[in-house]
Amino acid sequence: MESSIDVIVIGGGPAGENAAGRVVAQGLSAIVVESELLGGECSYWACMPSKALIRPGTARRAAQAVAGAAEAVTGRLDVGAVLARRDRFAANWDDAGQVEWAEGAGIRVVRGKARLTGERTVVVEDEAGAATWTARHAVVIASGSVPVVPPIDGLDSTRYWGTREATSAREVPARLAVIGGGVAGTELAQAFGRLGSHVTLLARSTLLSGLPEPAVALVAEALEAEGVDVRTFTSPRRVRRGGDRDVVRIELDDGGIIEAEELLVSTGRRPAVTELGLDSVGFDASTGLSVGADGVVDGVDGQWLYAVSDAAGNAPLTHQGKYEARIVADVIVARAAGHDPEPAGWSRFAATASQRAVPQVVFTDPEIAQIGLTPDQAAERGIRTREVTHDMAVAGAALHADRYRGWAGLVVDEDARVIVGATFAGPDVSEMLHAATIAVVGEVPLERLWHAVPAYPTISEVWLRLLEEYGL
Ligand SMILES: Cc1cc2nc3c(=O)[nH]c(=O)nc-3n(C[C@H](O)[C@H](O)[C@H](O)COP(=O)(O)OP(=O)(O)OC[C@H]3O[C@@H](n4cnc5c(N)ncnc54)[C@H](O)[C@@H]3O)c2cc1C
Ligand SMILES: NC(=O)c1ccc[n+]([C@@H]2O[C@H](COP(=O)([O-])OP(=O)(O)OC[C@H]3O[C@@H](n4cnc5c(N)ncnc54)[C@H](O)[C@@H]3O)[C@@H](O)[C@H]2O)c1
Repeated sequence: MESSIDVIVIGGGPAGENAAGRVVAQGLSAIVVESELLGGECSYWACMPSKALIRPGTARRAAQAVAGAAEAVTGRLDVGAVLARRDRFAANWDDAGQVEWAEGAGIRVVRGKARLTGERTVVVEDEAGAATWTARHAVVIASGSVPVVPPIDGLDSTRYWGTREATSAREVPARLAVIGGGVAGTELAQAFGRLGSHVTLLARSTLLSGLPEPAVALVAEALEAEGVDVRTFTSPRRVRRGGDRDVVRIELDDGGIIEAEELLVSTGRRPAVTELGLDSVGFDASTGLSVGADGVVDGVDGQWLYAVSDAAGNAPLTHQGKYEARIVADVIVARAAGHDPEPAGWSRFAATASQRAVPQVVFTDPEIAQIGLTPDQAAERGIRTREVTHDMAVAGAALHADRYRGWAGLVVDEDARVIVGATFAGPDVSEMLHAATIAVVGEVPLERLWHAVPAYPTISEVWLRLLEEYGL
């Protein structure tokens, strides 16, 4: 069977769905090819179920941090109820609702595994056979990412959890060992600890490396205070599972040994591009893709091949992938109408924010919310910065939770006198992030920011303290 369509989107995760939805809303036709569940990793095995596992523990702690409310919240988490709520947020791993949305939006959903076989040509294979599709205007790669498995002796012959198994777990193991102190490992270590596991978290360097040290320290202290055994600068040397109790035994490079009923390996992800037939269009997929600001894959003539989100090697975050998808969709629609839009910075045809204004929340408790450049990243780009920091010692924080502990930092471009980065750490700071995102994206001059008055008494009053600290 052979068919043609305006746009072929490979991968029906959040990025692929958004790319297809936006080109269709502007009059083009599109298929989304999905080999597993429409909605992608985020909906069923990543963002949604992981946050659903975390949230009950955070809500309980929030109540326990306020005298008067604390007395009313004395029990443990109800594991069955937490897992049942998680199941609902993962739509019980059934994508019927997503398919209904897509079809209602005019997107055609094609089940199967997609592979490029030449310019604008994609073959989709499923159990029933193969179909060839030709794209009149564009092919968008939105195939997401896959876990990186570290070369640890014995791991390949050991049964273990990846983030998929952890986020869809049906039981809480008595002991859980976690390899990888990145965002996924740290969030899930705390979630399972609060659900009752005795957790050991192994990080080969610091926890949450790349984020400001005072912010990370607050998270590490909280984990340790609630019983998570955090071991930084520690790597596993050998892993074995066995014995009567089917226990995992992890030998560490410092000579230590850890035993656990379950092992979670969360050591990063890489773009899922090696099985896309990229060689058919002259690409060596092993080196990964790079894209321009308009999402066009570098090195491909004719502006027909685009890539977004995790697959493009950009910041592996759902909101950023969806943003890139919106940009790419508008570029495709403009080109289909015969225009050649200039991907000028901050225009609707350039994913400028992906280069310098990526917001991210680490949903531990306390949370870390970060946007934009760190001082080191700014220095690499030749930006002269000054960092101002402040503890979250404001009335709003003290009212929010007894003994509230938090930290905030701004990275100021000294020449432009605008904020290029910001970090907030503390309980419930994630909702403070968008104010900083607007300040960074809007390049709001400090002198104008001085007039953005934070309401009293909110945690946002730390903005005022930071600007005073800067000298305003
Ligand atoms: C544990 C965990 C928690 C996370 N939490 C957050 C969070 O809180 N917030 C956040 O912003 N990000 C989070 N992320 C990251 C987020 O999940 C990804 O950035 C996001 O899913 C990327 O979306 P995507 O559409 O690019 O890819 P995906 O969601 O991976 O979707 C890609 C889809 O493409 C399909 N596909 C791949 N190849 C083919 C092919 N050849 N043919 C057909 N279909 C194909 C796959 O089956 C998949 O459905 C988390 C990640 C993990 C692992
Ligand atoms: N809240 C969120 O937005 C959220 C939550 C989870 C995941 N994510 C995204 O998903 C992606 C994947 O998450 P992740 O935590 O797996 O990746 P990550 O890149 O954040 O962390 C991976 C960690 O594993 C460590 N590691 C790598 N190889 C190792 C080895 N051989 N031995 C020991 N440690 C090793 C790294 O040093 C790093 O600390 C992230 O990039 C993140 O952007 C986002």
